[in-house]
Amino acid sequence: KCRLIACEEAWSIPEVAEELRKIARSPTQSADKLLVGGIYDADHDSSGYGKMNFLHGLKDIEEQRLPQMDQYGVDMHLLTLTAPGVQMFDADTATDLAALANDRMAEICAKWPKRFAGLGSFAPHSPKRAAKEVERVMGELKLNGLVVNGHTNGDYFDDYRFWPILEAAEATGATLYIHPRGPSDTLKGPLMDYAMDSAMWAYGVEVGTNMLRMMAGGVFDRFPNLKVCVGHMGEMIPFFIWRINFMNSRAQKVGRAPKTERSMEEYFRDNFVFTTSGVEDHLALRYSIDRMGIDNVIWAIDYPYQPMQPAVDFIESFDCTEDEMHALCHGNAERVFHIA
Ligand SMILES: COc1cc(C(=O)O)cc(C(=O)O)c1
Ligand SMILES: [Mn+2]
Repeated sequence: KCRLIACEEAWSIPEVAEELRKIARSPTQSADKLLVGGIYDADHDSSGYGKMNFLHGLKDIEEQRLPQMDQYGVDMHLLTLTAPGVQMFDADTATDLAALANDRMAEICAKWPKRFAGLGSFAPHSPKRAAKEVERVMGELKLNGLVVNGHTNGDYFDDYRFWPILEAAEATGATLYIHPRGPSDTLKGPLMDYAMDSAMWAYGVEVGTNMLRMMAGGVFDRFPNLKVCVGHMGEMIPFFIWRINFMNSRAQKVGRAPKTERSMEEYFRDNFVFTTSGVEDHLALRYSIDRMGIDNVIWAIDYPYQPMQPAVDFIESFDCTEDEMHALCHGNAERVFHIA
């Protein structure tokens, strides 16, 4: 029996949920409002999210999460403060609530050290205080890495303003999980119809855009040891990496893209790992392993947005070698997220 560590497991706390409920009733035009309204203000829901009752699953540890983990043989959840995290709040509220969520997460990991590990949050729009929180998360709180949900006020991580955070992540050996959120105001346009605004399509576009801006913008020349994790089978990048590499190198040759020390494919292979969260497709998994290397692929459920049992069945029925199974189910996670 393989140790099973699921690595994109969503969680929240009542104080964050309450602030998101206020956001749901605010005049914001953010693409996240649909989802935030459905999950955190369900009695005023127009999106249909209210009917999926995600909120209980997010806040719960002992009533359903742990019993299901026992029932399906999931040894550990790596917890993340669910999207959009604290990034829709003003910088002070965001800074305070990130610290509160990190404290609560550390308590859960201390209470069940073999069952829970966690990724700490921060407020990107207060970069200096965020860098301090990164040090607290990886030092005093002994958490297992960091999570952020895509853009902050429409800016992405190629923007120098965020680099003190990336510097602290690299210095503390914290892997930064870049989780999706709804597309920024300048990206959202035609993505807002047919339920394309989130998990079906825009989430992949939003994170993929962030990843490419970081790779092409030279982030990994400045921070060569920074490690980034993304979910959802690499947010479509593994499939497209040949074309991305070809077109970026051509653009660099003609001066349309800045020169970088390594190629896009090398940055993706050297500085990224990715999880299978929400993509329970054996062919996509086999391609990703063969194309990007077994050390870069990590199993995840995406609970409570994905049900637990199908995700366990998906990985346990995957046709692979024993070494590959151990790498996917716990070996890579133990290395990347410093899990004992
Ligand atoms: C933050 O809210 C989420 C909703 C869903 C969904 O299935 O509707 C999926 C994810 C996700 O893929 O992480 C996140
Ligand atoms: Mn997720």
